[in-house]
Amino acid sequence: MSEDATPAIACRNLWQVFGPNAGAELASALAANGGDAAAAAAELRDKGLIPAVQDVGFDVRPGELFVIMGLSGSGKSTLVRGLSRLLDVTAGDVRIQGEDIAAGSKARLIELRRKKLGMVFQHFGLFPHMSVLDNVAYPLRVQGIPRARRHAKAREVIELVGLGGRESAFPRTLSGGQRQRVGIARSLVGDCEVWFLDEPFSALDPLIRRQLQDEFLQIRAKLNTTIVFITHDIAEALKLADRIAIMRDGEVIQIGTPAQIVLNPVDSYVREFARDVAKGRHARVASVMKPASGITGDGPALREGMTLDAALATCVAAQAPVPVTDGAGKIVGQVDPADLVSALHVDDR
Ligand SMILES: Nc1ncnc2c1ncn2[C@@H]1O[C@H](COP(=O)(O)OP(=O)(O)OP(=O)(O)O)[C@@H](O)[C@H]1O
Repeated sequence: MSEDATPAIACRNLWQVFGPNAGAELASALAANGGDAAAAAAELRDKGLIPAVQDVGFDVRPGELFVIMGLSGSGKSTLVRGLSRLLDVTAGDVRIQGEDIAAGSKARLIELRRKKLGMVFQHFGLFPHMSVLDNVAYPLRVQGIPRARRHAKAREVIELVGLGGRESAFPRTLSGGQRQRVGIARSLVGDCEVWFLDEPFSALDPLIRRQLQDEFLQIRAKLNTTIVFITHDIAEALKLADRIAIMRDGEVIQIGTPAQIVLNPVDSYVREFARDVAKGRHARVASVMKPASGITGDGPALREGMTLDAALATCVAAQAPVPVTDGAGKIVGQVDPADLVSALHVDDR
């Protein structure tokens, strides 16, 4: 993607304050504090209001998988509801593919939701009396798409999420992981361009969760969708994200690639998240190396015997595979920085 492409999502100075007269209270707190967001938020809290999202701004690039991570209550869900306009934010600007979503009519918003935005939540919200096929096809039915066409499309996405053959099953006969796959298929059936997922795997046991994360990455590779994914699980964030935004008490306190977050945590809060992630001191580059495929020796290079931590530090800025050399300087393989990060932070949990 070129740097100057219109962001898939752009938000600026976004605030969501819960409490009476939130808009007026926010404006007066900002004015009283010379525009200082942290001071204004503190004042609002003192008055008993809840600044759930506090002066948040970032761009999500087209096709990016952007993870929002933070502890329970840090404001992740509220932020995503603001981005998708499931709620009208107290202040700030949100643009989806350049379009100001607060400025549009209700009809335009409904159209956006149907045609561009997909959503998946932790609780699957399936219709118990409908089969898998009808659940998945439901958004197309709402759009008035004829039965044969909507079923054909639904079968396609059911296949994509690995549920082929279960089309006529009812939700109660499915496992939690299977139900979540149905939820994912349903949100994909409309060919959304911007896909919001709010803790979609949190209710699942760890093994199924990891399996779904792997499948999710495979699905993602087949789509051309921008994804905003919420989680409170650092391992999940590091495994999935192109970039991670870390939230604390309504604020986004750091945005970076998984490697940047792990190597350069902005403060002790972020460091704490990455604390129990320590395989890197022991495992060696050879464990994540793939055969060299035409890679040259320009730029940074790793050595086979390096620890994963040292390797990560060497290729923190690398966007492409990095060559691995033996003691004599001969290229013996290559390492994809993404594999390095995921080996470090997921496989040993
Ligand atoms: N409708 C509401 N009215 C009042 N306060 C709310 C409302 N919705 C959320 N909050 C508050 O806003 C803050 C952020 O909540 P939010 O649900 O966005 O956090 P979260 O990071 O998504 O948490 P979790 O991981 O537990 O879902 C919390 O203090 C919450 O109590």
